[in-house]
Order: sequence, then structure tokens, then C-alpha cells
Amino acid sequence: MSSEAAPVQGDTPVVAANDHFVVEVRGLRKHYAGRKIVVHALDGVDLVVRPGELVVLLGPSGCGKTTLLRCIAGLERPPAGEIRVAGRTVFSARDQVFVPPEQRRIGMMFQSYALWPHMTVAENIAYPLPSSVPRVQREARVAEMLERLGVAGLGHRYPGELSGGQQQRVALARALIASQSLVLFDEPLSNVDAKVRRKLRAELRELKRHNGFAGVYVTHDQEEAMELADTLVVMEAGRIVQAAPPREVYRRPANSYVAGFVGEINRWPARAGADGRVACSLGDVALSAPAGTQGHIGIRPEHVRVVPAGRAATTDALRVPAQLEDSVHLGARIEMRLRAGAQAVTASLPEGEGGELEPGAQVEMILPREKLLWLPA
Ligand SMILES: Nc1ncnc2c1ncn2[C@@H]1O[C@H](COP(=O)(O)OP(=O)(O)OP(=O)(O)O)[C@@H](O)[C@H]1O
Repeated sequence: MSSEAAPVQGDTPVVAANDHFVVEVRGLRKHYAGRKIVVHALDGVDLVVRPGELVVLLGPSGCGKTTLLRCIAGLERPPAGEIRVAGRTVFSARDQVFVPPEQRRIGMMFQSYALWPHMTVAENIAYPLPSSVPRVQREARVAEMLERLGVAGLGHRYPGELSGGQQQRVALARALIASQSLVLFDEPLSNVDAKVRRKLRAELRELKRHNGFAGVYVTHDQEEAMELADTLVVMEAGRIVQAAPPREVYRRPANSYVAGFVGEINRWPARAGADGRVACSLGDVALSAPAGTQGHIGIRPEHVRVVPAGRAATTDALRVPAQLEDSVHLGARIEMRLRAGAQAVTASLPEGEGGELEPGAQVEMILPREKLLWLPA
């Protein structure tokens, strides 16, 4: 999904049918009926992925990320919607089309599809190839993949004899041998520790840059999502709430939920009056919104400045009296916890700023007006 298809303020994207998409999902629904309740795992999802684009699905546990991935893979048969892969309809509820997973030509790098420990690297990579592929061709394809992913010469080894990064390359080679253009990733790095995960993420980005495949990547790790995504898709309760490049999602979250899920944010309940001007306890925030709507005014911690009470300020900003409750030095930044009436506020200041302020100090928070965000409920 590209930024062009990004929905505005909570809408799901509406895009025209297009053969150039690697993946095109329309109106997808999937529910699970329990004994007492029905869970709407996917509640009308539209999604597109363009060639070479990595779309990351982010959202809390149970929001439908894995279900969406499984539907694209062909591991679920939804009751409504349509899925096209490289222009070919692989699923249509209306036309009763269902192409089985092994015929969808999609690579998968799922946590549950770990490398087979009893097979050599070459055997692992060759595994998804149909048995009808002659041996000579098989070996040539495997050699090409080993070369392409920078693990040539390791074909005879067993997975246990490889480093984490090499194993990742082999897993990706196995995914790419099934499909040169589309790989689905389901939390592939969730079993490794934080430090190794960071290294593997950087490596995955590098591999993608060189190999140019498109992918759909499921994670609930926000940092991972921000780092890997060309397009970040934030999901909530079976729906796509926002789809845009990560920086755009961070700077202009579609609503209060996205703002709180992607990064940290300070929020004040707010409401737009009949004239559309937003009012909240901060005073006149000079923002407008659809008349009568509810939401929040938000500001990211790094945009809050903190000065001793009474110090003159020249910027066009709101000045809010507060008490400094605590400050923590985090190397390059100082994180301050403040209280303004009943409202707790977090400020993240560059090191060297506000260092003279002690816990308990009366201060003023400076909130630049251009950094205030209107966040619909
Ligand atoms: N086989 C199933 N039977 C019943 N309910 C299911 C089944 N699979 C998923 N669900 C439910 O559907 C919803 C979406 O599940 P899904 O696994 O897609 O979420 P997720 O966003 O991937 O979560 P997580 O991050 O925890 O993996 C959840 O409420 C889940 O409990």
C-alpha cells in the first residue's frame, strides 16, 4: 500500500483495480464463531502492495494482523472479499475462486516455518520447489539463491552451524525461491533477543534493498515496524485505521488511538464547538475540526519545552504552569514527568536543556501551537 492510498482520518483506502499491484485485497471479512460470541477478525479490509514495497501490519494482539496474512497466503478461506496476487485473482468469495496456498507463488517467512534442522542449507532452500523440477534445475536455482543472498558456499552446512544472520538469509532464500516478488513475514524475529533482533532488522533492510522483493510483514513491535516499513498499516479490531509511510503516521496520526499506539503522546480531552473551533482545558488552541466532534489535543513529548516559571518566551506557544515531578537522564535526552492540574505530561528534552530544574520545581511547559495535533476520538 502506498502513501497515495493512505486513508484520511480513519477511512480505509479506496483504490481502483490495478494489475501492477503485487497484492490487492478488497472488502475482506473473516469472523470466528465461538460458542457465545462472534469475533470479527477482519471487518472489511482493503490493502494494496506495490512492487518492491514492504507493508508492515502493526496493531495490538488480536487486531487481525495474522488473519490478514493467512488470508493472503491462502491458509484461510474468508466469507467475503477478493484477493489478487500479481494481477491474478487467488480468492473471490463472489466468484467462488480459491487458489490453494502452494499455487499462489508466495514466499513465506513465518516463525512456525523455521529451517529444518536435519536438512542441509541447500535442501532447506530447495524445499518449496515442486518435485517436478529436474535435479539440475533445482541445483541451479538453489545456487542462484545462495549467491544472491550472500551465503554462497554454505549449501552443505546444517542450520545449527550458521549464525543468526546466516540463518535469516537462508530462510529468506527459501521464501524467495517460491516467489521472486512477494514474501509474507509473520513476526519472523520474535524469538530472538533484542540486540540480535536489531542486527537482523538492519540486515533484512539491506537484503530487501538488494533483492527488491515486496512483502507484507506482521509485527506488534513498534520500533521494528517503524524501521522496516515503507508503508505502515495500523490496525484496530479487524480494520485498517491508517496506512501511510511511518514518518507520516507519527507526524499526523489519523486519530487518538494511532497517536497513542505509534510513539508516545500527551493528550487532553477536547471537543469542537458548533463553529468548529476546538476547545480544551489548555485554552484557545487555534485548531478546527468538524463541528460537534470529540477527540483530544495531543503533543509529542519531544515538542514540549520546559522552563522555570515566569521566564519570558517569544515563541507562538501555549504556556501551561506545571510542577516537575521527576526527571531521568537517558544519555542524549532528558525525560521529564510533569503534572499540570490533574494531567500528567511527559517531556523529552535534548541533553543540556532544563538540567538546572529539580523535582518539585514550579515550571512552565511551552507547547508550540504548530506542534499541537487534533486527534479525533
Ligand atoms: N482459529 C481461530 N479460532 C477462533 N478465533 C480466532 C482464530 N484465529 C484468530 N482468532 C481470533 O481472531 C482475532 C484476530 O486474531 P489474529 O491472530 O489475526 O490477531 P493478531 O493481530 O495477529 O494478534 P497477535 O499479535 O496476538 O498475533 C483474535 O480475536 C483471535 O482471538
